[in-house]
Amino acid sequence: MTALVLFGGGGDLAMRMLLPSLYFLDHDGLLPEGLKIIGAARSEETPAEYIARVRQSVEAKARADKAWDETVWARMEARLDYMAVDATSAESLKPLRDKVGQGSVTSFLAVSPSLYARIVTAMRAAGLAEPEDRVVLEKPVGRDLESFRAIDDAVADAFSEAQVFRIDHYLGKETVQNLLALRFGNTIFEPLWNNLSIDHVQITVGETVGVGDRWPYYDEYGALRDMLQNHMLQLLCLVAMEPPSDLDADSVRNEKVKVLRSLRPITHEDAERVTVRGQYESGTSGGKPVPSYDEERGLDSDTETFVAIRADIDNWRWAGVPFFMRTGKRLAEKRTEIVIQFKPVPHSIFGHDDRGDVQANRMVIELQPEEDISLSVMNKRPGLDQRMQLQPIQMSLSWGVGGKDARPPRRRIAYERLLLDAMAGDSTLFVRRDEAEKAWEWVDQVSQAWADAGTKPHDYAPGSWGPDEADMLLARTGRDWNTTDA
Ligand SMILES: NC(=O)C1=CN([C@@H]2O[C@H](COP(=O)(O)OP(=O)(O)OC[C@H]3O[C@@H](n4cnc5c(N)ncnc54)[C@H](OP(=O)(O)O)[C@@H]3O)[C@@H](O)[C@H]2O)C=CC1
Ligand SMILES: O=C1O[C@H](COP(=O)(O)O)[C@@H](O)[C@H](O)[C@H]1O
Repeated sequence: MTALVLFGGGGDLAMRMLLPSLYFLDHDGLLPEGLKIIGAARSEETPAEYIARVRQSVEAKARADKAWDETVWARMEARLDYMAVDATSAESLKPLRDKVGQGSVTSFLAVSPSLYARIVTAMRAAGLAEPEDRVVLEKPVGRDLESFRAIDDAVADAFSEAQVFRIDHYLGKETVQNLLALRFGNTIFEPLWNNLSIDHVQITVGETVGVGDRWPYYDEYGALRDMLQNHMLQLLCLVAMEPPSDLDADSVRNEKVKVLRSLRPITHEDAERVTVRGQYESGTSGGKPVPSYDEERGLDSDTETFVAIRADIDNWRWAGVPFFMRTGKRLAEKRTEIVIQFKPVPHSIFGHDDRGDVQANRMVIELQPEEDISLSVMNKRPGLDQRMQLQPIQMSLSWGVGGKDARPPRRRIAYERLLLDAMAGDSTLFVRRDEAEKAWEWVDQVSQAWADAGTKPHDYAPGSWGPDEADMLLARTGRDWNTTDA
């Protein structure tokens, strides 16, 4: 490996996530010896100006994590370079190819997806798509199945599937990978991981931020395409998939595709019953007044900033177990969690009043703000009461525990894992073409049903958990969204 080229190397993603991730990898001695990191964008700036901007961004992040080290920075600075290019032009890319020299190149496209097809075509013509080279694509690739295929066909003309790394940064999160360890590194959970023991599953990705300046992108996509098509369906797949025979990229991805193929299509008739769209109004968030989405956008818009969906997986393991997903901006909390709600005991020997109630077990896999896995189990309340009293206790299965005196490891940026894997050519945590196609196919039915119905999203107040209709989605089935940690 000779070089990592960051197309869009001066943009938000590169400055906030990719370059700090590379610093942390360098800090831990994980970057390949001699690796060059080249920022490439149209802006005419000198390498020195670019490197100064990178330092500013990296230093702030590293200091916040108490990981700033001048020696590490000196090493990283020596790797860094910048070249002004128009990545859509082969002519413009040829000098970049010369700068890189001999050896393989991993190109990260941190630019608008609308440029992907033209960029990979230019890369091929400029000699940046040789058999040993790789390309990393940020999500969202396309806006629907058709546009995904158009972009991906251009990618496939330049690169073989093994050279393509489609990022879903949720797969780089530690707790998401820990889900695999929990499910397939233990014998105690797997026998319960099915419709005999599990009542339903909830996946929530709540954000407190609004769309803000990102509306030009967001207004075209909305919560369904921005979050559900990718991050949330990936989480669903990891919860629902069968055990792969090993951890090879294709073994894992084959199992995920089977889940996506088993998702029950959402028909026009079903859409109103099993989906909810919302859009935030003006109000207050974190004690401050905030504008509505339409005010941020500057025009009335029907784009949803919230979506909740009931998904059903039609296979033996999951028949009858609904998977409820919800995500939105300007919600009550920045919180990402997966809730596995087990069934209640078939008969309670403790009576049915408040004191003897047996609550069904619940596993909460929390990704944000903390990373933790906890399980609620019923326990006898200590004491000499004549009639036994029960209480739920929370058992933490957190990976960070490691003994009471252990210092928790620094929480890594999800891109650290993914950059390392892409440079090493390991695509286990990346999305294969057929996975992305199946996810778009399922999501396209929903967006088509919404478009045909011509309905508008329901309003919701900032700081809430979305429109009331999202609560009704569960209430209709006698369930409710999780409000506790376990
Ligand atoms: N920001 C984020 O948190 C996230 C971003 N993403 C995705 O990452 C990608 C980048 O997003 P983001 O960083 O926010 O976008 P920005 O608009 O901040 O950055 C885009 C970059 O692309 C460069 N660029 C534009 N056109 C060209 C071109 N023809 N040749 C070379 N460089 C070009 C721009 O620089 P210049 O004008 O100098 O050319 C700029 O550096 C998008 O696909 C986005 O969807 C995904 C998840 C989160
Ligand atoms: O991909 C995206 O993810 C972020 C949320 O990521 P998280 O790691 O902070 O949960 C979201 O804000 C953004 O809209 C979306 O494009």
